[in-house]
Amino acid sequence: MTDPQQTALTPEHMAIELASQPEVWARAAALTAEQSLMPAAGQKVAIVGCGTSWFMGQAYAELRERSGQGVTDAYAASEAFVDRDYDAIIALTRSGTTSEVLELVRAQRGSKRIIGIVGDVNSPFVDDVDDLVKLPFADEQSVVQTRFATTALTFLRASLGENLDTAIADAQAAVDAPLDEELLTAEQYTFLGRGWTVGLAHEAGLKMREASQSWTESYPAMEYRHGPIAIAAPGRVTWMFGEAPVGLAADVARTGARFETSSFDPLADLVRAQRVSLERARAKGLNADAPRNLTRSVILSE
Ligand SMILES: O=P(O)(O)OC[C@H]1O[C@](O)(CO)[C@@H](O)[C@@H]1O
Repeated sequence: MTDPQQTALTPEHMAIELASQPEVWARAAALTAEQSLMPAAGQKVAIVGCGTSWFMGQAYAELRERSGQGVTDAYAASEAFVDRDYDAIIALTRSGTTSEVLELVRAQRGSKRIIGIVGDVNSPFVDDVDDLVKLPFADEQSVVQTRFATTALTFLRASLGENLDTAIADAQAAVDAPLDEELLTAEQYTFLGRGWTVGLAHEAGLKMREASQSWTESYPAMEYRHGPIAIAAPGRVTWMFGEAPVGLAADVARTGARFETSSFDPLADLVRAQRVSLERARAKGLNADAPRNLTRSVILSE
């Protein structure tokens, strides 16, 4: 029987939003006035969000701290130690209605500078922050986030002084690249990252679960051989975002699993994982825009 939740939305917003990423990233990378709202170098920063937004925060935290701009910690909004001596909190939310994010910013307002990054500029969140970066051109109709998350991270990378031209060109190549049958039909996927790409690995795993109900796992790459490699087997995929640690590809090959990686900017490689999620949803007859048990914004009551 067809699940009404799975057929409620047409057309396929995820497909359209996913394919628009190169163009939308370019817009975000050009927001120089908004970049100046971000915390100054040397400031101690916490970035918070839920689900996808938390994982983008993890990527940013690593990039900012590693670039020498100051201590930067990423937290799930529900588990955030923001009472520490942070100079600023960055709250990342597409909807601006996610309950844990709203609770956190309302509790912290007045004690620390709060910078919001939001997709829905009509949400209540916009009045709860001190400074606001608006990304309405990246907002989405699909419940499953693709371009808002990656566009926010593109904006954050640009704010750290990164040139995103290669990432944007790679994203277009990732949108256009053929995906082979073996990659689309694997039994299981483990996503790995190092440094800032650990957040991308967690996001790829979440995307695949949300959109296509697939079995996925995700880890920092150096943790993988401390147990999780036991899952690797023929017909399964181990997917590394960015440069792999020495010996990892050979260790995975010995298990019979496919070792997947690319020379694309890792954020562009995430676009390929989004496409695999979409194709697997299609193959299972699922509407990727409307995942089982998930809403566009998760609003929890006490
Ligand atoms: O960015 P927002 O709107 O706070 O929402 C985050 C939510 O988005 C999702 O990607 C889809 O609902 C979930 O990961 C998460 O609960």
